[in-house]
Amino acid sequence: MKKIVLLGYMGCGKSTIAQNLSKITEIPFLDLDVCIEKKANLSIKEIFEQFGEIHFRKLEHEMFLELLQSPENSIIGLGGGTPCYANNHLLLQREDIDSIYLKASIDTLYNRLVYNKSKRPLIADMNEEEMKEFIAKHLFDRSFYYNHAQYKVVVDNKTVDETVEDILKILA
Ligand SMILES: Nc1ncnc2c1ncn2[C@@H]1O[C@H](COP(=O)(O)OP(=O)(O)O)[C@@H](O)[C@H]1O
Ligand SMILES: O=C(O)C1=C[C@@H](OP(=O)(O)O)[C@@H](O)[C@H](O)C1
Ligand SMILES: [Mg+2]
Repeated sequence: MKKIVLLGYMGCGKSTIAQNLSKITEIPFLDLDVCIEKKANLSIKEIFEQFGEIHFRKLEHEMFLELLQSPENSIIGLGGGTPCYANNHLLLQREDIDSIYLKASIDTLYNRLVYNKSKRPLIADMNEEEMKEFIAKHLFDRSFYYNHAQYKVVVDNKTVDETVEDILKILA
């Protein structure tokens, strides 16, 4: 059974696009972060605060494997860091997966994240200037891993529906 896996930096739209793609394709959608939160019975923020990032990365890897093991078709929205730890990027190339990198520019990411940072522990306490510099450097570091996706969709200046359309074309 095939899985559609969406990846990319925080704010590129993985959760939003996965949900909308699910409505059109009628393939069930799973958000990796939400699955981790349900299993731990804690928010991502609480997991970071109480157990630290390294523990979160362990839970994230285990949940990614668990979702990939299930026999059903699904659309999986990863967390922004998922491909960058525990060799998760190598899982993106499996034959039973269509992995899609939602590629966004620093400006797009900054504009979307600046008012949506509170639930994202890596950037929650940064001011605007720090955030812009952090996103630029972090995206550069992470691009190596994101580029292991089988497909890439540029999301800048596109509506949710336009991005969903681009993904449907790739999957057709
Ligand atoms: N064209 C667009 N595509 C996707 N998200 C968009 C778009 N325009 C604005 N947004 C907003 O950007 C944010 C993307 O966040 P989210 O879907 O949680 O991304 P991720 O899961 O990649 O961190 C949401 O608040 C969403 O409403
Ligand atoms: O980039 C990251 O390392 C993270 C991204 C988040 O997911 P989103 O990309 O959905 O915000 C979430 O998994 C956690 O806060 C860590
Ligand atoms: Mg998300």
